[in-house]
Amino acid sequence: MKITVLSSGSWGTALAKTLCDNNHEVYLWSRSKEYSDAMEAKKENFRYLPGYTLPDNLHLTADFAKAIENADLIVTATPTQYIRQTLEMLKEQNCSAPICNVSKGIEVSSLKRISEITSEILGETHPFCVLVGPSHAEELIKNMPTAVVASSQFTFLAKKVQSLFMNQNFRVYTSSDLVGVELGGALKNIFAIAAGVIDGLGLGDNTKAALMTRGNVEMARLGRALGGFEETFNGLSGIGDLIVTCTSKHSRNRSVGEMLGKGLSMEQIKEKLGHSVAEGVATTKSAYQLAQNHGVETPIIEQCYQVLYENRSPAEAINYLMTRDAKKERN
Ligand SMILES: NC(=O)C1=CN([C@@H]2O[C@H](COP(=O)(O)OP(=O)(O)OC[C@H]3O[C@@H](n4cnc5c(N)ncnc54)[C@H](OP(=O)(O)O)[C@@H]3O)[C@@H](O)[C@H]2O)C=CC1
Ligand SMILES: O=C(CO)COP(=O)(O)O
Repeated sequence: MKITVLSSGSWGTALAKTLCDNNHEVYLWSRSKEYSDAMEAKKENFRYLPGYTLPDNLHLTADFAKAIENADLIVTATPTQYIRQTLEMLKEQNCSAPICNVSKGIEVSSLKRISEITSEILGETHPFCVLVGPSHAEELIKNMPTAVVASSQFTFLAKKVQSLFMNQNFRVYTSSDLVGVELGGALKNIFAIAAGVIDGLGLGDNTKAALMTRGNVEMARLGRALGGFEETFNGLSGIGDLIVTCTSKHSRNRSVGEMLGKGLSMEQIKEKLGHSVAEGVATTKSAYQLAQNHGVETPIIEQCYQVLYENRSPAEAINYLMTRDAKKERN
C-alpha cells in the first residue's frame, strides 16, 4: 500500500514511522523543500522529533504531486488552522484517495470540524476517517504501547485504517461516532491548557483531578449538543486523551498553560513554542463560540477563553470557578 502523510511535524513523522514498521510504502511530505532535504541528509526530523533516526524505507519529499500520486491513503497531519490549504491542494490535484485525518481541532474561521472542512472542499462523498486518541509522538516513536480510535461514516474505511496502522505497539479500535470522536480530540486540548495553568501556579493533585473530571463533563455536554454520543467522551478520544494531555510532560497544550500559570504572556509563550503548535489555543476560541451559539454551559472553556483572549488572570479564573453557585454533580 502507498500511504502519504501530509505535514512532517512530530505526529506525522511518528505515524509515518509506524506505517513503515508495517511495511507500507510511505511518503512524508513537507511544505518546505529545504527542511525536507535537511531531514533526508541527517535522517532525522531534528526540529520536531530530535534524536530518532528516520526509517531507511521512508520517502521524504516536498513534491506534493509526486507524494500523492497513486496513493492508496492520504494521512493529513497539518495543524487544524492550516489544514484547509492542504485540502485545497488535494482538490487541485483531483485526489480521490481516502483521507485519514490525525490532526485535532476546530477551525476558528468556520467553527467546523476537520471532517466538515474536508466535505466542503473534497465533497460529501469523499471517504474520510479520523484517527485520534491518547498518543504522544515522543512515545510512539519509541514503540511504547499506544491505543487510539478510528472513526468514519464509511465503515469500510475505519476498518481499513485499523488494519493499515495496527501492530503490536499500536492498537486501533473503531467507532461509528465520528462527531464525538473528533470533538473529544479537539476539546481535550482546552482542558490540557487549564491543567498546565494548575501546574504553573503550583497547585496540587486535588485541583487537577477536579479540573479533569469537570472538564470531561463539559466536553460531553458540549459534544452531545453538537451531535456526538455521550459515551464516546468516556472512550479513548475523550477521557483517554484528556488524561494523557493533562498529565504529560510531552504536551504542548499543557506547557502553554504552565507558562501562563507562571505569568508569561501569550507573546512570550508563542516565541517559546517556535514552529510547534498547541492546538488548544485556537480551539478554545472555536469551542467558546460554539457553546455560545448552542446555549451550552461550559464554565471552564469560558474561563480559558477569558485567560487566553481577555487578559483575565489564571488565579481570578480559578476563583470564579470555585465560587459559582452550588450545584448537583449531574443535572
Ligand atoms: N505531537 C503529538 O504527539 C500529536 C499531535 N497531534 C496533532 O497532530 C497535528 C499536527 O501536530 P504536530 O505534528 O504535533 O505538530 P508539530 O508542532 O510537531 O509541528 C508543527 C507542524 O505544523 C506545520 N505548520 C506550522 N505552521 C504552518 C503553516 N502556517 N501552514 C502549514 N503548516 C504549518 C509545521 O510545518 P513546518 O515545519 O513546515 O513549519 C509542522 O509540520 C495537530 O493537530 C496535533 O494536535 C495528535 C496526536 C499526537
Ligand atoms: O494530542 C496529543 C496527545 O494525544 C498531543 O497533545 P499536545 O498537542 O498537547 O502535545
